Amino acid sequence: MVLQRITVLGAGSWGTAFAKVLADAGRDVTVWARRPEVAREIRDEHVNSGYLPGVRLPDRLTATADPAEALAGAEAVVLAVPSQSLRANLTGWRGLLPAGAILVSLAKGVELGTLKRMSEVIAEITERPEHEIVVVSGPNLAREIAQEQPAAAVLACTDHERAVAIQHASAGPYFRPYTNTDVIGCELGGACKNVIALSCGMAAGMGYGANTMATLITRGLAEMARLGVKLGADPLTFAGLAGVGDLVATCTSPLSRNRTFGERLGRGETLEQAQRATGGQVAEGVMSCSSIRELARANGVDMPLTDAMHRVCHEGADPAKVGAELLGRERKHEWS
Ligand SMILES: NC(=O)C1=CN([C@@H]2O[C@H](COP(=O)(O)OP(=O)(O)OC[C@H]3O[C@@H](n4cnc5c(N)ncnc54)[C@H](OP(=O)(O)O)[C@@H]3O)[C@@H](O)[C@H]2O)C=CC1
Ligand SMILES: O=C(CO)COP(=O)(O)O
Repeated sequence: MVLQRITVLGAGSWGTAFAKVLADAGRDVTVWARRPEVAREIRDEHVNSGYLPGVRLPDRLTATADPAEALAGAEAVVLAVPSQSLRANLTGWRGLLPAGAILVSLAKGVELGTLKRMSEVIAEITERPEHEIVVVSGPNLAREIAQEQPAAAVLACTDHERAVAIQHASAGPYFRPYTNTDVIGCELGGACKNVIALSCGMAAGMGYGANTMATLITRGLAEMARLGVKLGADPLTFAGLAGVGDLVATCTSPLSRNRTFGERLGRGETLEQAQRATGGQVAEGVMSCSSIRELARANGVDMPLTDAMHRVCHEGADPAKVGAELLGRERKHEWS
């Protein structure tokens, strides 16, 4: 399967950076931007100054604010809008999706209310089987990739051929995609690490150092793997790019919006203050801490860090008090 014409729906940081990856790999790429001025800037000036200032976009990448124009003739369609808006956006685009186009999900979240992973939402709205959907995950901070810093990603699809098609379409000198068939593990890894990154940011905001970060990353990995295995994921996935890889990148980088958001909360800012400072960019963990907590509870899985982040973000709990409660939990074996 050789793909040439690819559409990216969403012109935020990762949508634009992934469009650049595809164009640099030789694909003809059209980006849909919600705001016409963003589409015009990408198309005419080859920049997206709001999301990726200073990055020149390839000439073969174009953009439009008209979804019908963006989708005409697409052989693959990359969905690059925030998780909680995917259902509404996709419902509007459903009738425009070319038959047979591979659907690719960049979003890292779990839907509030339905508790569905993004590929489940896509399958439901488009009435396509899940094996037609490829999930992109891994340590992929958009700005670094847009600057062509080397990185690897994982492309997960139960149909290996479709994952390989996207692998061929995106592989290049600075982007190395691996395939995987564990969609559940890759999606849960991507969603859960945002919540753990919030906790790491919060700890940093409270002045804590490397031991605390390593503890949160490791115990975060333990709780996401517990949930994943309960829901049918391969435990090995959490040792890979979509697990520990993405956790390390997101929990330690000042470029991460989730980590930065948590840092603000740790310094004493309210949720509203932190949201204003994030300037409209999405910190998925703020919503996903609630949906993942619900998912864990529904499946009898213990996720104390996720629960703690929900309480800080949505119940007004004090980060210091929540931290003390985590340390005071009943003592147990590392793997129980
Ligand atoms: N940024 C990154 O480094 C990475 C992000 N991801 C994931 O990719 C997904 C997309 O992220 P990213 O591109 O970074 O997001 P951004 O916040 O940077 O951009 C979101 C994009 O979606 C558009 N959009 C369309 N509908 C909505 C809506 N209802 N509400 C908000 N925005 C909307 C925005 O338009 P407008 O500009 O008009 O608001 C914007 O183009 C997320 O799930 C994220 O977790 C995954 C890997 C890396
Ligand atoms: O998913 C990401 C890196 O892999 C991006 O993380 P943030 O959304 O926290 O910036």
